[in-house]
Amino acid sequence: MYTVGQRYLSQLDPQLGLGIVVETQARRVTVAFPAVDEERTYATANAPLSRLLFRIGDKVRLADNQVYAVIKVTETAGVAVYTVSTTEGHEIEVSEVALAAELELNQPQQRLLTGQIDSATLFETRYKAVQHLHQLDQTEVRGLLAPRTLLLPHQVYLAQQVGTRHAPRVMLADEVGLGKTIEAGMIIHQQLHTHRAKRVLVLTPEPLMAQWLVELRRKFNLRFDLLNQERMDTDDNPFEEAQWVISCLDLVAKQERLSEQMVSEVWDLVVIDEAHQLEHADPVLKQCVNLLCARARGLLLLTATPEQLGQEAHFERLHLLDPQRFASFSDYQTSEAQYQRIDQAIQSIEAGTGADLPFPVHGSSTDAQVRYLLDFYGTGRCLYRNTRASVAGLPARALHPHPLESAPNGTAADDLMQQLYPERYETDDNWVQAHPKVTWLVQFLKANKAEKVLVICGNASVATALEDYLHMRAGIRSAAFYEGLSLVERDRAAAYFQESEHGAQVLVCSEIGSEGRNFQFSQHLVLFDLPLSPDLLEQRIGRLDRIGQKQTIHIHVPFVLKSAQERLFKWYAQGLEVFTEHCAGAQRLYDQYAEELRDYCLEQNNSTDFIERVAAATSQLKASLDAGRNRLLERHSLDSTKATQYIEQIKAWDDSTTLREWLELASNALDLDIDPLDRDTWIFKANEHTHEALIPFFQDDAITGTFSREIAASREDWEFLTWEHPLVTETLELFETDTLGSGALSRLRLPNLPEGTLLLEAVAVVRVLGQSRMDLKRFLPRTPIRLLIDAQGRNLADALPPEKLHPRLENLPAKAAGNAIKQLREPLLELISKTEQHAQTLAQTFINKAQEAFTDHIDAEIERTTLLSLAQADEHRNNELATLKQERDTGYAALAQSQVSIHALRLIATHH
Ligand SMILES: Nc1ncnc2c1ncn2[C@@H]1O[C@H](COP(=O)(O)OP(=O)(O)OP(=O)(O)O)[C@@H](O)[C@H]1O
Repeated sequence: MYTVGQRYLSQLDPQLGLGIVVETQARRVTVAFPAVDEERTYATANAPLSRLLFRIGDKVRLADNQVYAVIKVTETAGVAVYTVSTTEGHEIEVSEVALAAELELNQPQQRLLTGQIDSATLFETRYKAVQHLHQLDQTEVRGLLAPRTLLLPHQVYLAQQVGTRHAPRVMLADEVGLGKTIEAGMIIHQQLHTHRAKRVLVLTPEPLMAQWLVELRRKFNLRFDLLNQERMDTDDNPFEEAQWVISCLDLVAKQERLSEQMVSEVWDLVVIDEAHQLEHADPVLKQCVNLLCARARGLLLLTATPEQLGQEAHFERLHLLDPQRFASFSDYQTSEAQYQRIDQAIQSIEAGTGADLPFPVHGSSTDAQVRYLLDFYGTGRCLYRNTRASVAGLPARALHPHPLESAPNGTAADDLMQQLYPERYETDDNWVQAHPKVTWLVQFLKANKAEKVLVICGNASVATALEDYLHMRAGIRSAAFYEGLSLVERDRAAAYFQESEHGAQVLVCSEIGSEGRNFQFSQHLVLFDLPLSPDLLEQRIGRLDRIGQKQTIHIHVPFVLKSAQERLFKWYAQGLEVFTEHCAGAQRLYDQYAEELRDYCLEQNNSTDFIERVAAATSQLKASLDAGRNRLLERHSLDSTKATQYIEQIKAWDDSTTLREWLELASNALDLDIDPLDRDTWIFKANEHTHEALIPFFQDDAITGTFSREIAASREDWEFLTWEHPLVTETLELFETDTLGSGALSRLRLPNLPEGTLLLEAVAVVRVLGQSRMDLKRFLPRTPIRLLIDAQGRNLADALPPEKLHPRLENLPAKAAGNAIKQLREPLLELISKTEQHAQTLAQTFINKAQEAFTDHIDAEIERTTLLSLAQADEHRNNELATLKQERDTGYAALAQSQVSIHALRLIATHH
């Protein structure tokens, strides 16, 4: 019986919105659809209309857009009256006439009841999607699947440890060339992927901005915004809207307005590359960095040479990370002095001879005790430093000294800089003409035409004069790379050098070429001069000696015989032995011997055994570092067992065929065309039916993607298809946000049940809401609960699992389905309410378990911090404790508020 004022939906055309009966005649009914301003008249006998009735607990939206919860349903002359409660807590009565016409029916219950039926396949795809999300939510390696990187243990371990933290504040100090940029990228990717971070600011030296942009794009599929000089000049506030930004501190610091704008934004994660350079910054810039670091939630400081500018400078960087913990330099030094004792303690615990420890050790197992000690160690969780020694697969280094004869020059005998770098003091470029090093270099290049050679000299004017000569006079294909060039010119020079066939044979760099750049396609490094700082020397060698270098690298050092240059070479080659092997403590030795070294180079002391003494000190320092600090840092920086486990997990995700299966299913459901190139590489294309949410991925027509990590590494123009690729996550999440497949109706031949028996198959999902930064999904992943409820309220899900049930189900034509639903309304309502009760009960078990796991986890953290605060009587630990306890409450409460909702419903009617 249709009555004027009742609300109906068109089963065939839900886009019409919510209709209202405006006229009834003997056999006809007229319905107005205000949302589209249309009226339609139907024959009452078979009108494809479904009545929309709400139930207690449903939310209704009125024409004035207010949304209320229904607390009572009554009826006046065939028209429903809803009693709703307002936000102020008043109860008001509203007639269904007042409901909004633009009604979105998102709940599967409503969709099914109003006859909006999807196919069986869509229903099953929807179920699959949430099963996959369930697996993905709980993996330990979340955010580490998509990066297009080789799986190197030291990187994977570090990234997993840091990337899963809430607002990590860490110094990444792996030795040169071990992949700090990659590690930072992995951490950024994890933080974004798990919604721990939304806004990220990367600050790099200007010359490295473009390289970061490209690495983040190619390896991590992250499109950062490059705030270069031009953007800074043209945008009123370039920082305001941008979510993911690469910028440069020196550029920002040039204008007060910019530093203020940058600092006043809220950043979830700030990354500062080549952080040791902060030491040279002027006070204004330092002030800006201090403010920025204090306000940023997470902070990553990257430096290969943390102590290049001394211990105190290193301490200052640590202070930026954690001002409370690293409050005083003298305390820091005291704790540094403990390393050897702690290392010994760890060794004796591991050897099972745990007696005579110099301090109390907590923890119930060997592992726990070792972890406690590693924590105890001053820089514990906020410093990671992997050494070349602990990373497999790096190239060997070969040293080639090139002693040269030279006429004595008349430079001031007591000026070390003039002795070492006479070219820098020349007033014009004529020195190149008859310079022994230049002559040697030209010969060397001509004799090794097939080799790419990187030449580094400490100074831009020397570099340009030298390159000019090579290029113009000696006819050698060359490029220069120095601070006077614009960024584009620098990139062009680097690209010209990299080009294999017609590229430059030689790239001549000033010192700026020695940091951060990737030149591992070359195997020859010429050190035209030697810097005084060992760390700077290591940075130079690191251009070639880095991950990805497959062959021995050759380090060429030309120097003038019997000069300060030769003596400096000896200091490096025989004293510190840094050319062929990295020496971790070299910078400290330099700090210690700087005076004597100067005198030695200038032949101003009579010490004949200087180099021998330095060599002895070097081996002693190496031994003591090995025994103390470095070994602790190394152990903390890499746990090989865990690294292997993480890598195994990532590989398992890489290798599983489920991604291919999912993509086939999803493409089917969302109308995407797949054209497999081969087993590992597929081409995706959109067509006119493709789901609109996927269209933005197809701006460039088709997408070619490979499932193979190996192929992806060499084909950066192809997408790397993983469970975390945006196209894949979009297909999964679409089933979370869209109603696709949420309601279905099927028939099942089951002769031993009375004809017309009804079963309701349901997928309910438990979800934790809010607190996304805490990433509570680790404890409560989106959890699908499958139910199969019969009229008696029994759950037959286990008796009839999907693999048994689904193949036997038959689809119903849409029209028949609509009619059937109308007739089955009452029993369906019954089934739905029983299903909801079951889902509630089952969900509670998952929620309880999640709360337990969460409390276990955070209690362990609290215990650990308590022990440390007792041991260290450390004020700062108390703050950390308070925060943890607060997190415990917030997290627990958020988990308690988790909700279960019906995600998909299928009504199944049996027949004989
Ligand atoms: N896991 C990886 N897979 C593929 N390439 C990698 C990986 N790790 C590092 N690389 C490559 O190795 C080189 C060194 O990495 P990166 O630039 O991150 O090192 P770094 O430690 O920052 O060096 P530096 O100390 O010179 O700044 C780069 O070319 C990088 O692309």
